[in-house]
Amino acid sequence: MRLEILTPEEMGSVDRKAVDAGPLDGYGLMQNAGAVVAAAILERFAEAEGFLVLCGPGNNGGDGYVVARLLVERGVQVRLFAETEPAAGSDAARARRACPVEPKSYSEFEPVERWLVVDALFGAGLSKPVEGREAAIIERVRTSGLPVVSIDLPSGVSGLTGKPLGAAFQADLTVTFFRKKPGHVLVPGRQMCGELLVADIGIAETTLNRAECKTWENHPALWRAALPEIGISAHKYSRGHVAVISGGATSTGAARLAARGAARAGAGAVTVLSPANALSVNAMHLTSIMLRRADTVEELEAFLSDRGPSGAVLGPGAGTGERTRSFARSLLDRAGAAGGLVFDADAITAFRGDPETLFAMIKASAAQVVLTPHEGEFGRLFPGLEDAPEVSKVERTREAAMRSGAAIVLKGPDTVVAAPDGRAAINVNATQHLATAGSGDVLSGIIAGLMAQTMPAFEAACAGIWLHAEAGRVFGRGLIAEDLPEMLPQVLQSQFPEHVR
Ligand SMILES: NC(=O)C1=CN([C@@H]2O[C@H](COP(=O)(O)OP(=O)(O)OC[C@H]3O[C@@H](n4cnc5c(N)ncnc54)[C@H](O)[C@@H]3O)[C@@H](O)[C@H]2O)[C@@H](O)CC1
Ligand SMILES: [K+]
Repeated sequence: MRLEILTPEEMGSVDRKAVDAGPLDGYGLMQNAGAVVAAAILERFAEAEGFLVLCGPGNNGGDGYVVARLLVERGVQVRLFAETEPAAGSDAARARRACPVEPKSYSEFEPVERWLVVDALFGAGLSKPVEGREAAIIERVRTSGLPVVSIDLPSGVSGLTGKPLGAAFQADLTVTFFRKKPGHVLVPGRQMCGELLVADIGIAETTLNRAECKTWENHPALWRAALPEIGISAHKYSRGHVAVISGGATSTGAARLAARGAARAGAGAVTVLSPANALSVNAMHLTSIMLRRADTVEELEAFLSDRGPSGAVLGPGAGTGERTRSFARSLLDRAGAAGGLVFDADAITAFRGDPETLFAMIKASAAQVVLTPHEGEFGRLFPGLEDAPEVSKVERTREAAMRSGAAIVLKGPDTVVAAPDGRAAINVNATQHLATAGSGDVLSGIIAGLMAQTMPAFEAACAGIWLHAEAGRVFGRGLIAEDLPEMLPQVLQSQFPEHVR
């Protein structure tokens, strides 16, 4: 599977390498790009009665001239609109000369019913906000309701961030080349692409140095090999033991959701560590999951020494006070080399005043740590990395992972996972039904459950996000957090048929 995601800059260097290696030059690649776009248009929009092609000044416009020529050669009606001539000597200028349709100016653009708009204004070279005459034409297309096919990216959408830079097209189909760019998978860019087609234009696979790729679309192919397998001689503790720290009597549900997530993700044993005042509440709701009292660090450490869990979840419903901070210190200090820790929710907020202390402890710890913030929690822990119009969620998450020493799961419709070594994955199978109370608690349990079975942090986080989203997607409407762990067996069994060693 082609899961690598390339920034526009990385794609530019692949293009250059492809041209250097031959046999195709830039103009040859442009011919192929135009050809795959024209073919996709004719296949999907066979009923369109004509085509309005909008060409910008760069190579994206060049692709547009090729498409216009190929459509004319098919005998269909084409009108072409361009404002600026491509730079002399460029591939786009050559494509413009070869195109038999004389361009009209943008001001002459008129929507025509049952026609289709081909958007070749800007692609990878978008460098400033789309304003003025280009913004006006985008607005005219929007109000016309005509279908739009965008070449490479919907013009106005940043290929790097997925955010609109000024006005931007909402496409019905986007055809990009060789690999996806972050702007195709991060929101809102993902939705603005409509259907996305990644087309081959004759760039050899060897042009891409796979070892240098650090960003992927999150998919089982990325981590399937690291998924825990259950040996025939397995016993419950050899399958991993996860400890989940519960909050007080009125906030115990979150820990139980995490515990259930860990158990369904395959941990052989799960123990909820509960304050004394919440023991009876927890006891009433737990069956296969064990329960033990832990009000103090001493009680936690006694448990860690006695039972040596291989994973732990701290945060859901835990409170943001000293108990949570001291438990975090203790877990980081005492977890064995194979230990996997997930700090979520309150365990993140508890360190808002002093994130550097947390990061220093994480870096000094033998444990593998995953932090699972949503945007609000992320902002508390990583000042200066908050969301901003020009920055990419991938780069923010990557920077946070390097700063903290933990794998970071920055949650949202386009959850990004990043590791301190720079690897990052963007998740794309989430559903809106996951936006429900307790959903994040289950996620932290799933990730801890996988880590407790010795799955490495980055892979466990990627797998956890994907499985959690898939469970939500398969369940669909009406989902509540309790349903997520119960959907995992179906997702695991259908996606990963069991193989027993
Ligand atoms: N060999 C290659 O590099 C290939 C490139 N291809 C196409 O080339 C595109 C990239 O071409 P370019 O690098 O020329 O970039 P673009 O054509 O995307 O845009 C660059 C041009 O637009 C102008 N511009 C940028 N933002 C603007 C704004 N907001 N308002 C007004 N003008 C703006 C720039 O000054 C420049 O003239 C890709 O998206 C793809 O469609 C394909 O033909 C395949 C091969
Ligand atoms: K475009």
